[in-house]
Amino acid sequence: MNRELLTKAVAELNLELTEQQYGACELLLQELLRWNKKINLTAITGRDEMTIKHLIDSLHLVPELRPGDRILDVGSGAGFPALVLAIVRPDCLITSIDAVGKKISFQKHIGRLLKLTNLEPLHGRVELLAADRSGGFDLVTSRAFSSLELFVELAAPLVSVGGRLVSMRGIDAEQEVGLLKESIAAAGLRVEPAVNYRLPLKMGGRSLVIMRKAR
Ligand SMILES: C[S@@+](CC[C@H](N)C(=O)[O-])C[C@H]1O[C@@H](n2cnc3c(N)ncnc32)[C@H](O)[C@@H]1O
Repeated sequence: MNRELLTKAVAELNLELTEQQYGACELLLQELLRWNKKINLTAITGRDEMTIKHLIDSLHLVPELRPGDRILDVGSGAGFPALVLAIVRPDCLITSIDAVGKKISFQKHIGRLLKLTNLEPLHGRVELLAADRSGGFDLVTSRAFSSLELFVELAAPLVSVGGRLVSMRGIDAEQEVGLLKESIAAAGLRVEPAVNYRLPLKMGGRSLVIMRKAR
């Protein structure tokens, strides 16, 4: 982990991390690399790139979280953003779901190792959650999961009225949102101003597409 890059990003986001939380982030990346030698979890393995694309990118979601929020990360993969959120926001309950068992095994391993009692990793398809967790989350997020259209379709039933969907996307997301205005409204969602940001070391622009469930 590149501590200097992480510390700078934390300050820019007006966040505060304890030494224990920095240590947990470091251990997370070390374990990801260790597991990655046996099972393919991520294509991103460089020190700076992992720090930026896994940790710093995930941290951009933190300002959107409210105390006590129940969060769902859909298609969480090796645990981004879910694991980072669970480390830095012990006051929130973080559920993550992924269809691939080995990815969830990794998340469970990290949960045990770092004693993340606020983390609930689930193995399965998100479509199955609608039956018993409908309206059960204050914020549903995803990164690199699917088209915005599919995310809206699958995630809207899972968020509570007044809660938000936050899709972590590339910088060109505005166009996608424009094309989907009608389906977004039909799902009972209202689009809120997006949060646009640039990752360090020219690693690209990103956008948080935010939609609030009005009914
Ligand atoms: C490209 S990965 C992104 C992982 C992680 N969010 C990240 O940004 O590093 C997409 C993940 O979505 C999962 N996935 C795809 N369709 C799914 C579904 N219907 N339910 C649950 N997980 C799904 C895949 O198994 C995969 O791990």
